[in-house]
Amino acid sequence: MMQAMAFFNALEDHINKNLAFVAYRKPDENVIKAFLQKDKQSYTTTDFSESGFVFSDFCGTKSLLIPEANSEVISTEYKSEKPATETSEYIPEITNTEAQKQHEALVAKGIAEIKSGSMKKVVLARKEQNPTQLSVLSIFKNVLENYPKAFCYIWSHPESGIWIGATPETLVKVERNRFKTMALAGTQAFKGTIDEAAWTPKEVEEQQIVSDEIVQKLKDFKVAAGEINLSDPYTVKAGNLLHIRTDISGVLDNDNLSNLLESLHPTPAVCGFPRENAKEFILKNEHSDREFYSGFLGEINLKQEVKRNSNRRNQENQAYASISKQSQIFVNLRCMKLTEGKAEIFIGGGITADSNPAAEWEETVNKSYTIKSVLVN
Ligand SMILES: C=C(O[C@@H]1C=C(C(=O)O)C=C[C@H]1O)C(=O)O
Repeated sequence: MMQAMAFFNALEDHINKNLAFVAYRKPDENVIKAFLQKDKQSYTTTDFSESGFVFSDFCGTKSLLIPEANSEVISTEYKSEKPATETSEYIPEITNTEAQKQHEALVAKGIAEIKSGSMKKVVLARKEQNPTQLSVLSIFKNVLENYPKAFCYIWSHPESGIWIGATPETLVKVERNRFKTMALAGTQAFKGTIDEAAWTPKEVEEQQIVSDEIVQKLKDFKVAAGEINLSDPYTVKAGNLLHIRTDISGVLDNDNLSNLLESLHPTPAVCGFPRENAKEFILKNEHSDREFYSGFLGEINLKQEVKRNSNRRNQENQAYASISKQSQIFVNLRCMKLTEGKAEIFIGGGITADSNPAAEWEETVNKSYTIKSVLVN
């Protein structure tokens, strides 16, 4: 473990040398870890068999990789520098800009397509440009500060540019032969209560589509060996937003990570249902290229020491510690791409037959707040 100052200096040095790196902190953890690539080569993966950190686009055409074997791996303990700034206040921004008209027209087109019967749900996104005076590392520090429960990251690579995000959504976690995933959908602004939050039938249906389809895809691809376990849907908080979540887990039939990712990505939480029709609609009608937004990112095939018993009094149990491979991959949401003085924020929301274009616009505005707050101070 390094001192925080040395850790951030090492990231700065990599930015200046235009060398690829990723730094991240997992949900509810206090260690920030980084893979600093040592050479200028651009690595990609097609079969997800390497060990390292992967960064994949929405389309599934590019999976950049920072291989563990070609990196220096460093970590530091995160210590908060200021009191938590997460606010529960939300002030809706009802404006009538071109962006709003454009997004509402896109949503209306999506609703019409759904009503014509070719799909049940489609997730439609937009991009927003925001100026920022902060350095990328200051923005990353703000993200770490504001989102202790999210997967917070900064990814810098000559082929993708710099991306920063704080995502609430796990695509999949694999440990030995067990996997865990989640169905996350439905959005409302947090107004002080989590447990008593009420959901409309539209939001419940939207999330149910995600949950059903994840289970179906796991079965279609025959990646689950037996029964797939589902929790009851429950409300979770992410920044100033609430979502509905179902936890899904099971045992894998084999250790083919590529197959598992193909079965899951893109889920109807970021694409729609049926997948192919929704994807086609998105690629044809959205006004900007999603690039790596709503793609996925995370550790693949990292060796992990598994302790059978963490009871310190039971020292002899340490002898049973064993090594296993672990992958932990997140959906790239609540993220931005950074270029000189400018942050491009990507935000989307799920559309069903019952959606209302104005309410969908407002939902993207709510989501933009969760990430925009890190661009100042
Ligand atoms: C697409 C996004 O979020 C996804 C869509 C949600 C929704 O439609 O309500 C909720 C959570 C995420 O699964 C985004 O944040 O851009």
